This record gives sequence, structure tokens and C-alpha cells, in this order.
Amino acid sequence: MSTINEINTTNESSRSKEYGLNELNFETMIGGQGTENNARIIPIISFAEFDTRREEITEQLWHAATEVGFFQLTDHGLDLPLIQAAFEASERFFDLRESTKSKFPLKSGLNAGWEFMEQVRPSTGTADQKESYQVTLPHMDNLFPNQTTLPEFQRVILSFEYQAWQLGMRVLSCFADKLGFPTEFFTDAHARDSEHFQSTLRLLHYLPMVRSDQAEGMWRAGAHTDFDCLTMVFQKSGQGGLQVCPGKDAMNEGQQQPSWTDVIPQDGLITCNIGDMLMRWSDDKLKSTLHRVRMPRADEYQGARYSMAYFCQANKDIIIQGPEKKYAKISAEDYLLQRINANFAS
Ligand SMILES: O=C(O)CCC(=O)C(=O)O
Ligand SMILES: [Fe+2]
Repeated sequence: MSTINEINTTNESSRSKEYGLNELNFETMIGGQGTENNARIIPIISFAEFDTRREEITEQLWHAATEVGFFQLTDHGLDLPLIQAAFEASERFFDLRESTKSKFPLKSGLNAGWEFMEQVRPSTGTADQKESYQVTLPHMDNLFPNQTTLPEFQRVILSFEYQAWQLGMRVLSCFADKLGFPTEFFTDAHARDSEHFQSTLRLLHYLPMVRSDQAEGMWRAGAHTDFDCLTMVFQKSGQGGLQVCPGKDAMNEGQQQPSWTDVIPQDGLITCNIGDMLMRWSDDKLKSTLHRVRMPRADEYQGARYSMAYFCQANKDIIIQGPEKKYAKISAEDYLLQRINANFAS
């Protein structure tokens, strides 16, 4: 891959840089305020009785993923107490003092460890107003706080990571059926026992608003599409801010402003979106969708926002190419490296 260095940007240059991938060029165009359109419907899909309703659920997922790129899951089988325990563990981690958290620093390019306001989106050129702690299984040596520092943290987070992965594979198995791949195709591509595993659980803590002018030109997460196959975001009721802009509506012949729709969080609902990797793998049938997390408005809750995102990203050694071969083959490793390097200052 020749493009890795070309897109290894610094903060200052990240907006103007010519990126190596079309997806990145697109991102640089969409960092402004845009307009709002809350008439769009984000489909809610129930996974109740999955085994007997598999075909019906698959059709619903396909419709949502080809039309909007975003959907929310209910009756998905992940227990609310487990999700709450993971949120609680996440809050305890972010409550640690900075000198403790800095013992678990983000490992460059590996999506593992803690960072504070390091992610600069190509769309905005400013750092997301957040800190994150990422878990990518093969790279967690020395990154888990011990039992004295944070009792039960590792156990809760690993158990949550595993269950989120299982659910992700279930969703992806439905897409595999529709794309004409074997049902287990994506599960094999995300095999957990591989040293090349690179799916990631990201705990997120968006900073509270402490000044009213803090919102100006700032984003909790600047507009972006995700790099992965499928993202599942766990959010808390009352901690909104996520907005989506389906791809086909993002720009009209490059002229119009993108228009954004609020995704309303509810405890227990899992908000899912298709990422660029699966869009490419499906020859563009499944839509990776632009989204962002805006700062709270004056009349909204001003406190911290917590969310957790699970990114299903195919193992590094997997070669990505759609059934119709619309795009050249690329390894999942090369694909992700380009995107990570464009988002984190070197
Ligand atoms: O926190 C959220 O609601 C969304 C986070 C997100 O889009 C991301 O981390 O890629
Ligand atoms: Fe995202």
C-alpha cells in the first residue's frame, strides 16, 4: 500500500490534505453545521425469536441497511444488567485520575488503550471533545487496570466485548445470506482466536459543557463514516446528540448542505450502522452512513455523555472484495491503517 504515508497527517494539515481513498475526500466536505431533517425514520428492528424469524429479520435489516444505513435493534438478547454493568465500569475508568489513566496509553495504530482528545476528524480538523478507552483483544497487554485500581473492570468489559461480538456476527450473518456468501462468512472473517483479530470495543466519555461558548465550532464527534463493517452503539436515555445523514442525502451534486437527523437514544436499544468496509465488500449495496455527535444545545442536558461502540472490523489477513468485484482486492489491514492514520495525529 503506498497511500499510508500520504494520509498520515498532522492536525494542521488534515483538512486540506488529498486523501488516498474516496471515502476520505468525501469526509473533508461535510464538517459544517448543515441543516436538520427530523422527518427521516431510523428503523427499529426486533430480534425476538431470531431463529424462527430469521428470514423476516434479514429482509428488515437489508432494507434498513440499503436505504438508510442506520437502524436500532431491540429484543437483541443482550441483558440490560450487563449493558449497565459495562457502562458503570466505563464511568469508573474515566473517573480515574489522569496520571492513572495515562498508564494505559493508546497503542498507535492498534485501537487499544486510552486517549484524551486525540482524535482529529478529517471533516472538521478539530479534536473530538472526548476521551476513549479501546479494547482490541490481541493488543491488551498492560492495558487493563488491575483489581486494586478498578475491581472487576477487566472481567465485565471482556464479557461485554464477547457478547457484543456475538450479536454483531449474528447481524452480519444475515447480510452474508443476502450477498450470496456462506452464512458464517463474516464470522470466519472476524474470528476471535486469530492473532489478526481487530474488532474493537470503544468506551467513550464525551466531556461535559463547562462554558457556553464551548459548543462553537466544536463537536463531540465530528462528521464521519465508520471504517468497519458494522458498528453497534450503546447509548443512554437522555444523553442524545448522535445525528445521521444518509449518504444519498449528504450532497446534491456537491452543492447542498448535508441534512442531519437526530437518533434518539433509549436504554436497551442498540444503534447500528454500516461502515465503509462492508459498503465496499457489498459492492456499495449496503450504505455506510455519515454521522456525528453534536454538542448539547443551551436547553439540553449539559453533563457528560457516555456511550460504548463495538466495531466489527474484519481480521487483518482477510481480503476484501465484493461478489460483483466492483473494487480491487484490499486486505482489511491495509484498509484500516489508512483510515486510522488519517484520524489520529502522528
Ligand atoms: O457515541 C456515539 O453515539 C457515536 C460514536 C461514533 O460514531 C464513533 O465512535 O464512531
Ligand atoms: Fe461513528
